[in-house]
Amino acid sequence: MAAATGVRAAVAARAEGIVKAYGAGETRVVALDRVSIEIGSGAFTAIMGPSGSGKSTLMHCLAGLDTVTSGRIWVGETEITGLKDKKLTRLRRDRIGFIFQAFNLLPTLNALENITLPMDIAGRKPEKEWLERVIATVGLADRLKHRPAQLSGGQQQRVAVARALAARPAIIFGDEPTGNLDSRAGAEVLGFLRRSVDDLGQTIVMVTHDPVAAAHADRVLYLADGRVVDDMANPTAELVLDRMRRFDARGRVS
Ligand SMILES: Nc1ncnc2c1ncn2[C@@H]1O[C@H](COP(=O)(O)OP(=O)(O)OP(=O)(O)O)[C@@H](O)[C@H]1O
Repeated sequence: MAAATGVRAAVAARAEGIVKAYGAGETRVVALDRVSIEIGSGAFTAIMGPSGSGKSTLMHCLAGLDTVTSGRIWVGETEITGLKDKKLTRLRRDRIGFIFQAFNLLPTLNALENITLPMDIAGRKPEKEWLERVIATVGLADRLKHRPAQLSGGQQQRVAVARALAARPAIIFGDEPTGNLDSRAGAEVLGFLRRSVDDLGQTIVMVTHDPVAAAHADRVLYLADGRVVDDMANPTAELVLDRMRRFDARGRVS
C-alpha cells in the first residue's frame, strides 16, 4: 500500500483481478471471481470461508500450482502468470514452501534427513546456522535422528514445518496444516508457525476452517463464492467465530 510517507509495505505476493473457472458451458464453475489481494511480507495470513468458496484454488494459484483463467499474480517482484513450466517449477522450488494436512514425510529417512531432503534434491547446501535456528524454533533438536514412525503426529508436522522453513522460501503455504492433529498438537504446531513469523520473519499463508487456528494469524481473509468478502486484522477465535455466525455461505450478513 502506498502510505502517506510514500513507503510501500513489503508485499510477498499479489493477485490482481484473478479469475479461475473450471469446465465449460453448463458445467462451468467460477472458483475465483476477480480476486485482488496483497499478502504482506513477514505476516501470517489465514484464508477462511465455507466449503467450496475457493480457498484451496486461491492458494494453489498464488503458489503457482495451478494456472488462472485471467488476471495476474506476482510472487515478490516476479510475475508468475505466463511463466513457462520450467521457470515456474524453479520458482516454486526456490521461493515457495508447502505444508499439507498429510505430513508427506519419507518413512525411511530420519527427521533431519526429511528436513533437508528438498534442498538435497535441489543441490543446495542448507546454511548450518539457519538450519539450527529453524530446528530450535520448531523444538526438534532432540528428535533429529528419529524416523517419522517414532514421532507423534504433532512432531511429524513440526518436521514438515522445519522442512518448509529450511530453504528460506519467500512464502510458506499451508493447506489446513493442523487438520490431522488433535487440538493440543495442533496448538503446538500453530505456536511454532507463529514463532517462525515473529522470530524468523517468515511469510505464511494458511487455509483453515478452524477459528482457533485462524486466531494465530495476523489477518484473516474471508472468501465466499469465489470472492473476498472480508479482511480482518488481529483476529481472535471469538471474533472469527462471530464473523462466521453472522455471515451465510454467500458472505452476506444474515
Ligand atoms: N479440478 C476442479 N474441477 C472442477 N471444479 C473444481 C475443481 N477444483 C475445484 N473446483 C470447484 O471450485 C470451487 C472452489 O473449490 P475449492 O476447492 O477452492 O474450495 P475450498 O474453499 O477450498 O473448499 P473446501 O473448504 O471444501 O476445501 C468449488 O465449487 C469446487 O467444486
